[in-house]
Amino acid sequence: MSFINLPIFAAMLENDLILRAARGEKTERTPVWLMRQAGRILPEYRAVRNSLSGFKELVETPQLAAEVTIQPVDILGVDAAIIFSDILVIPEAMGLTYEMVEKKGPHFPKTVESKHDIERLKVADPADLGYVYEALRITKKELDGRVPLIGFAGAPWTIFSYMIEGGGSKTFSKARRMLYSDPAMAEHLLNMITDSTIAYLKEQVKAGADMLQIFDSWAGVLPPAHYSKFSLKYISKICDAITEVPITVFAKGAWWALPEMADINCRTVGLDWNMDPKEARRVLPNKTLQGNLDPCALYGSNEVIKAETKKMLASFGDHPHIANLGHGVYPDTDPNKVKYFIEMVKELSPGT
Ligand SMILES: Cc1c2[nH]c(c1CCC(=O)O)Cc1[nH]c(c(CCC(=O)O)c1C)Cc1[nH]c(c(CCC(=O)O)c1C)Cc1[nH]c(c(C)c1CCC(=O)O)C2
Repeated sequence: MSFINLPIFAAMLENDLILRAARGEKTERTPVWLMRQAGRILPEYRAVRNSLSGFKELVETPQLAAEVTIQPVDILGVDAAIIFSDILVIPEAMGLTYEMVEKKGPHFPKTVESKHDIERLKVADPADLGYVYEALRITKKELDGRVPLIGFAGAPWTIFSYMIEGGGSKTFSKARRMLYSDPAMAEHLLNMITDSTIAYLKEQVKAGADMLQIFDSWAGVLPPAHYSKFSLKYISKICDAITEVPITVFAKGAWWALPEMADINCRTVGLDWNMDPKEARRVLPNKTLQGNLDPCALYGSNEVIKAETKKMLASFGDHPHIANLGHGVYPDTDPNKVKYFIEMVKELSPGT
């Protein structure tokens, strides 16, 4: 037997900067990746995507999902890969099928309006999401230890919002209304999503995810008290259940919740560009921070990108930091600007 097959060697990574930063350890430079780096901006992604019937076919074809997961590592030089999938595979595995409408986004033909609708749903059987684990296994093998692999899921509140609204919304008033009109029903559904997500994330870790991120994209629509009660509580349950790998919690728009995040069992807290890194460092002394360049900075010239990246890095000081944008990279961003941002983080970060 060759020694290379021993698990300890298989687990070794050439570049583990992001994992060390997530653990709060000192790193020789700040690691960098971008939310939504897989898909969205690369012509190489469009080429794979256009050879198929649509987005869902790509998500459900592990070999191709692995290919587009690795593209940003090869092309952009990021310090981590994030598995190509979507947060909406969880509602689908619970019984609500989604469609991805070209240029419009996700649409659920059936939504949750009543107790009766919830009774027809189930806690997702992790076995129904085998295509995601297969994509993780292939990616892990093909990455061959170059960089860590990030798994992910939506936060229960964000998934709940899609299941009630049936798609994106300006106000999320249907989802928010249920928190007042039938909080017990809302809690029941949030618990089902939470249980589904815990089992799903545990399987992602078994399949090779080195770290996990929870995306609470619609955190910012809730009043603070509701955010604690109907979102953070469930995120906290997920973080308590998963002890195997470091977790990042990204709650877009919920700046008021940063102090409360100190008590959650996650290692890293993601900041959007409205959040002040100095304030976050003060209230979260024991967490690694991720973020938070305004994605629009990448529409600027290289000089602007360099100056903004420098300012952003300085605002995190010597606090453990994973550089990123404050939300996903916008679809019409020039990949060369993304590359330049990544180069600038590598060049300018002093290390912590
Ligand atoms: C809210 C949300 C969704 N999906 C996701 C979130 C949370 C992150 C965030 O707030 O941006 C998460 C997500 N979606 C996708 C990934 C892959 C990995 C990555 O690159 O980060 C991740 C991590 C692929 C995708 N998911 C989607 C695409 C584009 C679809 C296509 O190629 O046709 C990709 C690459 C589609 C999608 N999926 C969703 C929407 C609103 C859309 C429409 C348009 C868009 O946001 O790009 C739901």
